[in-house]
Amino acid sequence: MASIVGSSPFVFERKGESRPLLAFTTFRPRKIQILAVLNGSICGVSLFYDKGQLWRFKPLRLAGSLDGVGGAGRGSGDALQATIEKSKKVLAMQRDLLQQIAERRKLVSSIKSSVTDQDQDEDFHEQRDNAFPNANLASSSSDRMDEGKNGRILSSSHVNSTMRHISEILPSDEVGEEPELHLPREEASSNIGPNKQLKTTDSKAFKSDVLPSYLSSSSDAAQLTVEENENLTEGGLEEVNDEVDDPPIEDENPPAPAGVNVMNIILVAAECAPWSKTGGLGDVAGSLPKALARRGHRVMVVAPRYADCAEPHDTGVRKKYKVDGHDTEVSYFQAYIDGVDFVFVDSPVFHHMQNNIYGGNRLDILKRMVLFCKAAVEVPWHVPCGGVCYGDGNLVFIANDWHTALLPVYLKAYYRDKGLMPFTRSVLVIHNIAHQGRGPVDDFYHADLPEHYMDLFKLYDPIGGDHFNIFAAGLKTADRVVTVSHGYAWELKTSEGGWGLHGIINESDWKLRGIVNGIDATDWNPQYDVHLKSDGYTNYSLETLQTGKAQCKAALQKELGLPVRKDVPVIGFIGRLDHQKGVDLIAEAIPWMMGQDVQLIMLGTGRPDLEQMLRQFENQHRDKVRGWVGFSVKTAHRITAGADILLMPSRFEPCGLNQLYAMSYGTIPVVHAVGGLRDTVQPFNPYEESGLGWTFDSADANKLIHALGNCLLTYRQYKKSWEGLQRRGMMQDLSWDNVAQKYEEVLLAAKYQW
Ligand SMILES: Nc1ncnc2c1ncn2[C@@H]1O[C@H](COP(=O)(O)OP(=O)(O)O[C@H]2O[C@H](CO)[C@@H](O)[C@H](O)[C@H]2O)[C@@H](O)[C@H]1O
Repeated sequence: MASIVGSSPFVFERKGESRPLLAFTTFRPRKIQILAVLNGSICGVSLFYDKGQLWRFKPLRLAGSLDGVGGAGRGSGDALQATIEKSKKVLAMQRDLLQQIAERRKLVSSIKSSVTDQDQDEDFHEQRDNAFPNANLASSSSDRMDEGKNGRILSSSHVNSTMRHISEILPSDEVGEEPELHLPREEASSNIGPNKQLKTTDSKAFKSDVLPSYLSSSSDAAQLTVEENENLTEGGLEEVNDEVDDPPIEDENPPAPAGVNVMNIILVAAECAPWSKTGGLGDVAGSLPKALARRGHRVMVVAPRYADCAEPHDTGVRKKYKVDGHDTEVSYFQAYIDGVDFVFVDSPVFHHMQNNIYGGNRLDILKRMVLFCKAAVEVPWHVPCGGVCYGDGNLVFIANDWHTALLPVYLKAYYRDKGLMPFTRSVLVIHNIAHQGRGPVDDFYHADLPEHYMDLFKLYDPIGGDHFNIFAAGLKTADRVVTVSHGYAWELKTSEGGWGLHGIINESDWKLRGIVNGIDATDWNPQYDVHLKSDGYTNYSLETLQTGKAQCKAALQKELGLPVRKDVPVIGFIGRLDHQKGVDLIAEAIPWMMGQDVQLIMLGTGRPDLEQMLRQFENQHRDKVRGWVGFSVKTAHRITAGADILLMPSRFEPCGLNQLYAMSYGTIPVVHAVGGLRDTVQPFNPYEESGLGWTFDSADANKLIHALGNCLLTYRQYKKSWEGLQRRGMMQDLSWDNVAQKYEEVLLAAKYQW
């Protein structure tokens, strides 16, 4: 008995009955085994399913019983039969329920069709799908499972919700007593994730979150499971899935935890805040995983260890990987923070690179990333977190940008092609397509891959001819691709926005989804911001906006040596100084700006000529301009809080985080309407008092001046409108929690993709 139950992730009891034990022994992508002890004997079923449908049910022959004698006896066979009978009753009731839901669905779709014109952009079909994820309820099963084409998946919250409905309409004697859970602590940590350990104290929450819905919400888990099986050939389960998709109350609730969809997730990135950051990727790698962990997943981040830092400890694990024919040893450091395992790959090649992460020559960085990706893909095998390795089942990697685009390729070439890691998937996130890991074709040999992989990397470029392109190979190999806004997802498919990869992206359209980034609600929150606690700054909220923000503005002016004046609008810019961020457009607009009564504060590093330009602005206009050349997280926070306006004239912007931070601090964005900026900054409409900022529609200094002019006019003359803009910006829910739910949908789609 111990050997049977010992392997099971879930064990629960039913009190006061002659069937004291049910063990959910295996839960694999296509097979579930359930053992029940009925009248002292062990009986069991294997449920086989594919593409979301149960299609075969097989009684298990078992060589054990509670008292250790014989196999599944006659008594248990009878009991199983009785269970099947009972299940049929449940099915009948379930059908009634489905009818009711169908009625509601019609009502909901008619409401939806009347509001669809509120959807921002017809082109961004996925955005619509997010708002009404289950609009196409009548789709066939094959449509439903073809998630790449329509971006839909069956969310656990919907299943759970339906199961709640089912239990509501079941007579109490059918519902029966809720089974109690006994989850072995060790198994919870290895199979479910760190968050779940906490939930074992709350068995109810645990049941609904962790058990498959058909086990968690029904009166008798076995009943419902068997019942589903009975209808496999009739498409019974399919009908259930179709109908449960869209309970109208769902939209009002916060995202439900992942429930049955809990996965092991490993996000791999070249930078991760707060340990390493050159830009937005670091922010995302530091925040998204925490939100995924809050949804119940077991989540790890893998990043290079650039510097010695306090939290991570040496795990003692040492491995060697070949880079350019040489064995290179890495060690792994680990820290568990906010529900996430942060694992750092340590090697001398990463040391002291925190301020120069992408520095060195082309081959230096290529070799660093080869080593990093080779080491990262094996982390789930070698690095125990909380004593237990993640393992490669139920695992999805999230790779980010070209630096880690080799990971999906290694996963395929080294493992999946050889029948290893068969249940591991990879998702590649595009934060910026402009950087691709390009080089001459011969760079391929540094990647250490079989010759036939060459074609994945080889790309023809009208300027450079055939070349080696890491992003191209990653995009082709990853199971799913995400980019960081809907607008950018669209732009990537154009020849202007795809930077030579638009052909591949168009071919991969079925697996591409745009998901707008979130912001870290603790780090970037004026109420808690640690950088606003000294030097005259202050934390503030919606309630204390006017006084708090005014105090931050005065503190910023004072700190930077600008005249401390309440009435002068302070315009901020924060970002990498390069072509993308449109700093040259600001330069063109400077003469006009300096003719206005404004203060301009710019913070950035990057191209030396642009850095020089910043210094020059300051020297020429000392009473109005500060050009801070450098990377200072503290100053970035303080500008965001103290400025009235944030300028983002980016030529292209996949998502952009600074405008999101600005809005949540009551700072009004003036942006070029591209990519994520267009998605997130709805233009101010003075007639309706709606919108969040000002936008201009081409990367042209005159357009910037026009938009900024209107913004300044409103600041000076329409105080109420200004305050309305601030308040609307601050009241948005920009948190990662909503975003994480969308990522989860993509990860799930990858998981069930074969
Ligand atoms: N000199 C400086 N000192 C201190 N902090 C500084 C700084 N310069 C920039 N930062 C910070 O770096 C981050 C930059 O965020 P962006 O979204 O603008 O990033 P970036 O273009 O690097 O990232 C890419 O990835 C992100 C994440 O997906 C996308 O939002 C974006 O569009 C895409 O170009 C912000 O946190 C900002 O405050």
